[in-house]
Amino acid sequence: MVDHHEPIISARGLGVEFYRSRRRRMQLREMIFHGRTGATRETFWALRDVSFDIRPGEAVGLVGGNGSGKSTLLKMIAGVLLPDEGDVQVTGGVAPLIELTGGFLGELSARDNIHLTAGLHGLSKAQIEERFDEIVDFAGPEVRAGLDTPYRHFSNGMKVRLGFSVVTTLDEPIVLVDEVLAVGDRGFREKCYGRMESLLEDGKTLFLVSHSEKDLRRFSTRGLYLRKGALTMDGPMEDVLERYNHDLDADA
Ligand SMILES: Nc1ncnc2c1ncn2[C@@H]1O[C@H](COP(=O)(O)OP(=O)(O)OP(=O)(O)O)[C@@H](O)[C@H]1O
Repeated sequence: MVDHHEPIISARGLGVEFYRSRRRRMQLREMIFHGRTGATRETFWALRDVSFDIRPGEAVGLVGGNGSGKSTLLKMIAGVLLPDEGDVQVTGGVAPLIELTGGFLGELSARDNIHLTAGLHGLSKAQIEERFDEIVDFAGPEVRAGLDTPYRHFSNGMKVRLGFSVVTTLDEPIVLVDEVLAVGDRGFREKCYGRMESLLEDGKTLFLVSHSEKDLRRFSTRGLYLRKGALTMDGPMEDVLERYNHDLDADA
């Protein structure tokens, strides 16, 4: 039984620090006395001091300019990146579509990738067999025709079709979708919208990263606004978009 009062995702003081390599001109003295290579490494915080609680069934949209830390935050929720500061507790399985590749392996065929991913997310062989055709049907005829080709030969659109289809067929309670809807063609996008609506009806927790206000309004009631790695606002989607647009106009 899902407890709707306890958070399913809880982030406290999250911080991620990355290296930014910067080449600079070497001083002759450094070359002679220190043998340096000329590359210095400085760090920056891609996210800092980010705290929030998400309850089961919430539909959250992540808003923010390029490089503001949205994908980094999703990677921490998915558990593929560890924070350097703070802590994130996730009390439920996560189905992430956070990179074009969807975590699929390029050398394996699409067919093997479906089996592998579904198996890693806890579906039994029988369940995978049962859902296989539905997954491929949803992904479309181009994907069906390429089922036995290595995944790396897929076009970006085909990768997203397959990734979205697999990820939304898993039984995980949390679904992360990072800016992938923009890659599919219009026909596929419409199908994705329908699928996302049924995920929400099923009570799943949805995190959506998008630069499309229309998509954010349609699929999220709550907005988190990241600005240069800081959580600047957490509130109703409509208010968050208003603030984000206000800041964009002010920065222009
Ligand atoms: N592995 C990494 N090493 C170094 N820097 C990184 C790494 N991953 C991300 N970054 C940097 O961290 C910052 C935040 O990146 P992130 O991808 O989270 O932004 P975003 O908000 O998703 O942006 P966009 O809207 O452009 O997709 C950027 O400056 C990015 O260059």
